[in-house]
Amino acid sequence: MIPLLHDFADETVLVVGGGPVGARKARRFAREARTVVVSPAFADRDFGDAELVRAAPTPETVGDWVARLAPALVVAATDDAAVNDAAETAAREAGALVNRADEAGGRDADSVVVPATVRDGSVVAAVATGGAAPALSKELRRRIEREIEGAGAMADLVAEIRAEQKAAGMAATARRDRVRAVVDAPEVWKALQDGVSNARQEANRVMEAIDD
Ligand SMILES: C[C@@]1(CC(=O)O)C2=NC(=C\c3[nH]c(c(CCC(=O)O)c3CC(=O)O)Cc3[nH]c(c(CC(=O)O)c3CCC(=O)O)/C=C3\N/C(=C\2)[C@@H](CCC(=O)O)[C@]3(C)CC(=O)O)/[C@H]1CCC(=O)O
Ligand SMILES: NC(=O)c1ccc[n+]([C@@H]2O[C@H](COP(=O)([O-])OP(=O)(O)OC[C@H]3O[C@@H](n4cnc5c(N)ncnc54)[C@H](O)[C@@H]3O)[C@@H](O)[C@H]2O)c1
Repeated sequence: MIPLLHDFADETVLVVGGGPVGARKARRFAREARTVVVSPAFADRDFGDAELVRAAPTPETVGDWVARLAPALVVAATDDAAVNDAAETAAREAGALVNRADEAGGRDADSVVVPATVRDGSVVAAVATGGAAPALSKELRRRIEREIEGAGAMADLVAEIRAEQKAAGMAATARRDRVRAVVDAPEVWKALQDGVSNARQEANRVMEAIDD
């Protein structure tokens, strides 16, 4: 499987099943998409900004929810394999993506796996194990969380530098050398992590050193 990034803004995600797994996926997708969770029970779990609809679709009726909501993605997260099967089939027929919480990774076209994800600003890192060991994905995500601190601020800084250099008409190879030196420089990372406003000055020093 090859990881890709998918923009769910202005899309709908349908989560069928409101247990701990449905809640986790709903919280995740509701940050970006209109997310609807259909389930007979929700306990007092946190579903983020998702809309909760109390219903228990059967294998015969789950397709009606897919038709009504026209989701870009259907998450099958009930503990009833027949309902999950029917949700998967309906999603496929409607041309939507499908995520099965009860299978060790999708093999069919349109199947997607939800990786463990770390974010810092516009930077995102995702870990998956081909469905082999989700607990390992979680552990590695925790380790990467510590590594990635400050990466969002670094991305913002580099974006600013790239825009200026492009506007100034600097050649692509010269821009590449400067940007690589900046992201590699411990003093720039340190300035960003300390929240000090002189990160740009540190970056300028690093870039000037290339010309020497
Ligand atoms: C990464 C993460 C994202 C998320 O879900 O948000 C995620 N699972 C997480 C945690 C986790 N899941 C499970 C445990 C208990 C330990 C264990 O069983 O290993 C733990 C750990 C815990 O809970 O501590 C059990 C489990 N998971 C799946 C099955 C079914 C099966 O294997 O057949 C079963 C057995 C159910 C049973 O036996 O009844 C299936 C999938 N789980 C996936 C993703 C996809 C593959 C990702 C990959 O390739 O690694 C995939 C294929 C489908 C999908 O869900 O997309 C999230 C960590 C979030 C984070 O904290 O960062
Ligand atoms: N992907 C993962 O990380 C992961 C982790 C643990 C378990 N699982 C698998 O995912 C499934 C869901 O996990 P869980 O821990 O949330 O299970 P759970 O049994 O706690 O929750 C299932 C939810 O589905 C709802 N439900 C039952 N019938 C329904 C129907 N007809 N329509 C809509 N909702 C219905 C229930 O009310 C409940 O809220 C499990 O069957 C398990 O195989 C996946």
